[in-house]
Amino acid sequence: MNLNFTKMHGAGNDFIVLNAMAQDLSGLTADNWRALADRHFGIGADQILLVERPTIDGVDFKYTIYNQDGSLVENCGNGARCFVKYVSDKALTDKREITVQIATGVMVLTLNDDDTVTVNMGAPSLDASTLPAVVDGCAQREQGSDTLYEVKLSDGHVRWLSLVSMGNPHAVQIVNDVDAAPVQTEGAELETHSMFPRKVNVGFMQVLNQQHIKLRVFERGAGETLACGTGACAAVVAGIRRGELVSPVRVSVRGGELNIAWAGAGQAVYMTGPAVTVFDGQVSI
Ligand SMILES: N[C@@H](CCC[C@H](N)C(=O)O)C(=O)O
Repeated sequence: MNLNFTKMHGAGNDFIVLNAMAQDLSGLTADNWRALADRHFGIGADQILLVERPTIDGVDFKYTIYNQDGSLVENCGNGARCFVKYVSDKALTDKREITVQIATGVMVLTLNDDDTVTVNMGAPSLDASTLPAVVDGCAQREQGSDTLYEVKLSDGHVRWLSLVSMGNPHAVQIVNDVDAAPVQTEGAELETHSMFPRKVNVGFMQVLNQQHIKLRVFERGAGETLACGTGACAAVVAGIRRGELVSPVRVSVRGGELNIAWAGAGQAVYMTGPAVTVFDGQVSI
């Protein structure tokens, strides 16, 4: 079977985008997603994005996301920016603002005149149970309006985590020097920690000033990526709640820059950043 695909990236977080409205992808399985995403034997990508017909009236498209390891996920912020560029470039719509059905609701995406994309990511959930996270018996402390949860690592060190759901789960900690942070080892340990029954995306944020952070994220199902859009939103939400940040916040990630704005509890998070097409191709699976 031949598949038409487009390789894209958002600040270095890279994607294989497949139009499921123009080709039949219904028989594909987690093994196929893993094979396509494989960086040695496949096309290579952090996530695979499907452009589908919506099942909700009045919504423009449906967006389904798979991680590199084949797992189905609820949300992907950098992917959302690439999604709107894809449907616009492929003339699947002439709207500059589109609505997209995702696993947790409907997202509004806007293609800006300067070719960046702004995504209304919806309001974060700050209730640990929604991630889900098992926090019974776990030490807690308050910082600003945030609750930090203590987690013990296998080497005996302790970390204090902010827990934020952007539809997908994030555990965020503040570090002094993000370039020196043990993102690979600690990220992998926390991703699969028993506190997180459905695993977690692990963010390491260095506060440069109240409106600028550096961020690295060890993503659930993909390892460390050059950028994580939902991770950037979660980090900024956590930083504002802790009293360390003021909206809007510039987020420097290894693959570029994102801008995140959040007006506080109950409000939607807005993410603005780039979306880039790398090439179109056909692959046989
Ligand atoms: N790269 C993403 C997040 C993709 C999903 C994540 N790995 C998860 O498992 O929740 C982004 O830009 O938000």
